[in-house]
Amino acid sequence: MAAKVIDGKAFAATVREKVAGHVARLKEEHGITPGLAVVLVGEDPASQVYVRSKGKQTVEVGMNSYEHKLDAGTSEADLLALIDQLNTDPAVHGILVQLPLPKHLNEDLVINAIDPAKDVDGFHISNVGLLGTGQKSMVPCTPLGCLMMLRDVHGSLSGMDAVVIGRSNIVGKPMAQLLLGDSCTVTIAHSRTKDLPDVVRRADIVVAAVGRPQMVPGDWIKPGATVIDVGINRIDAPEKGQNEDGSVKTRLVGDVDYDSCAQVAGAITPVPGGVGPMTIACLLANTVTACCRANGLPEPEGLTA
Ligand SMILES: Nc1nc(=O)c2c([nH]1)NC[C@@H]1CN(c3ccc(C(=O)N[C@@H](CCC(=O)O)C(=O)O)cc3)C=[N+]21
Repeated sequence: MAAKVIDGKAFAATVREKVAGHVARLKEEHGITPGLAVVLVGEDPASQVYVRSKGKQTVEVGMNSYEHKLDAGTSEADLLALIDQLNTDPAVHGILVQLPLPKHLNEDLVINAIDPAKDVDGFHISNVGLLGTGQKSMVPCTPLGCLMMLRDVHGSLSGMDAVVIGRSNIVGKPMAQLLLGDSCTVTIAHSRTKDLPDVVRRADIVVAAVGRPQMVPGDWIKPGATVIDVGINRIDAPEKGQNEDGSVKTRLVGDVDYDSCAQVAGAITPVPGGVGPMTIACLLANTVTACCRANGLPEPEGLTA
């Protein structure tokens, strides 16, 4: 039996439609336009692509987008001054500082300088603590998108065995918190986990977020399990031939070996077109949520954890 393919691209479009509806209502009924500020330090090409796509989608759902591009040598003091300015700007409801930052900048320090109420990435220590204690917080976009897809596939996740592969602050740890919040039995596995294949074989839900291309083969997957692939890895694809400059063509793959996993899983997210588009949609959702909270309005339904 081939797995059901979870169409993250289509799902993200429905999330954006909901966001657009909330934005329209905020404008009409309250005269408020949600605003998202994105700060990019340096010229990393992949980051530039991501920031551009995000800015475009922000405007498409009717929100204001403020892009701040700083050069790679920007001092910590200058970056902190910009964050301060965005923190106090009433037109800005969400702030995202694109990661990774250049090495001379302290990421923890910079992230924790963001007003937690505007921290649409959910990376501020106070949001991490709120999530960990089951209190209302800003939830990291990628795990939130994964949770939305899992709830869509299963309805209730209560009692399911979930294995998260990867322990990053950005995906693995908050994903585990969200699954726990939905009453899964959660295991966080990582590079030092003993008998990783056997651990993964127990899972009804597998979330792969390790950043290693095609690491999870189909024979680690329990038949019928749901596989969420967070990985976005660019690998050489000599079968596609060469670029005009003679370099080898590449393609995107996830952290799971899609072809073998899709033969065993009950449902699976593809790469591209799975988790990635949901991440950006959830960033927009978080911005609307932040805007509603800032104005003492009810939470937008269906867009929060
Ligand atoms: N503060 C911060 N927050 C982030 O959320 C953040 C970040 N920094 N730094 C970089 C990563 C990366 N990231 C992606 C989001 C969507 C796609 C996405 O939509 N990918 C498409 C494919 C894109 C392609 O074709 O290259 C897909 O999976 O279908 C990819 C990558 C967010 N990040």
